[in-house]
Amino acid sequence: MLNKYARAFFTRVLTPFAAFLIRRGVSPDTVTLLGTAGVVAGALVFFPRGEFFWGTIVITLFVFSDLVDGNMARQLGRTSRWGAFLDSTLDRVADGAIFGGFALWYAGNGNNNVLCAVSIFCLASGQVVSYTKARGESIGLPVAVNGLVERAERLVISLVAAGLAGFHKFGVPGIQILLPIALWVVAVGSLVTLIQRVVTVRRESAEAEAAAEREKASHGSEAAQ
Ligand SMILES: CCCCCCCC/C=C\CCCCCCCC(=O)OC[C@H](COP(=O)(O)O[C@@H]1[C@H](O)[C@H](OP(=O)(O)O)[C@@H](O)[C@H](O)[C@H]1O)OC(=O)CCCCCCC/C=C\CCCCCCCC
Ligand SMILES: Nc1ccn([C@@H]2O[C@H](COP(=O)(O)O)[C@@H](O)[C@H]2O)c(=O)n1
Ligand SMILES: [Mg+2]
Ligand SMILES: [Mg+2]
Repeated sequence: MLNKYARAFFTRVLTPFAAFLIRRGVSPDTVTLLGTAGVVAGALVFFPRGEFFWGTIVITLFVFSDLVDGNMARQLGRTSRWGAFLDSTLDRVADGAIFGGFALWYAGNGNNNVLCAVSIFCLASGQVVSYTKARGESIGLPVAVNGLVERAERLVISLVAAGLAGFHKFGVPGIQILLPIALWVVAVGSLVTLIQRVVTVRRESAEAEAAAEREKASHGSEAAQ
């Protein structure tokens, strides 16, 4: 949903910044790499120590690079298969660090095995959700579904909650409950999305096999005439 409705807005807002980076001779791949490095550092330095406010600020500063890199490539007329591969692969690295950071907190001083398991579930299910689309497309299917909770939703829900939960350290009572709620929402939403995508791939696969059978049968009858 965010990918559909918010992308146009962020494209407008970030286009001048992408143009500025191009003028400074920065390449889209550099933005992809530095953005991921910033997200990974923010997540793994701050989240395992329970510093959710500062972790979220650092991650937010870098995560928008994922919208800037493609924007730069399009302005340059240099979108490439390599760029698409690098972008998607490093998305998985960044997501692993964010949910891994939550899991490390709950496994350590956060001291909550259930929330550690929920964080690991968010990490794994998010990766599998993305894989279903990549694998489906690689076997020639359209995978014409996005589902309830795509990457943008996973990030916005968990980062907004983590950022607000971080105010607990500044004396706001009770607000830290937002992070567990968000993790449960992302976990359930990712499971629903996974089911939506698997069901779509199964239907599209059956339709493709049936179309191939019909094609074979029509060629067979043409040959017999
Ligand atoms: C004062 C402090 C208060 C603290 C409160 C917290 C405030 C900050 C909190 C959160 C900000 C989070 C922003 C998250 C932005 C996410 C942007 C992003 O990277 O989206 C990526 C997404 C997908 O891009 P791609 O097409 O490159 O990736 C594809 C995707 O990964 C597919 O995965 P799948 O969906 O299938 O699982 C892969 O299959 C595919 O391979 C891959 O290519 O981009 C979008 O969806 C575009 C829309 C982005 C919408 C962003 C909305 C941001 C909303 C709120 C921002 C609030 C900012 C506040 C800043 C405050 C700073 C102090
Ligand atoms: N280093 C890069 C990064 C991205 N691309 C191209 O942009 C597409 C992704 O667009 P986003 O707005 O989601 O970043 C990607 O599929 C590539 O075509 C690139 O060429 N080089
Ligand atoms: Mg990108
Ligand atoms: Mg990306």
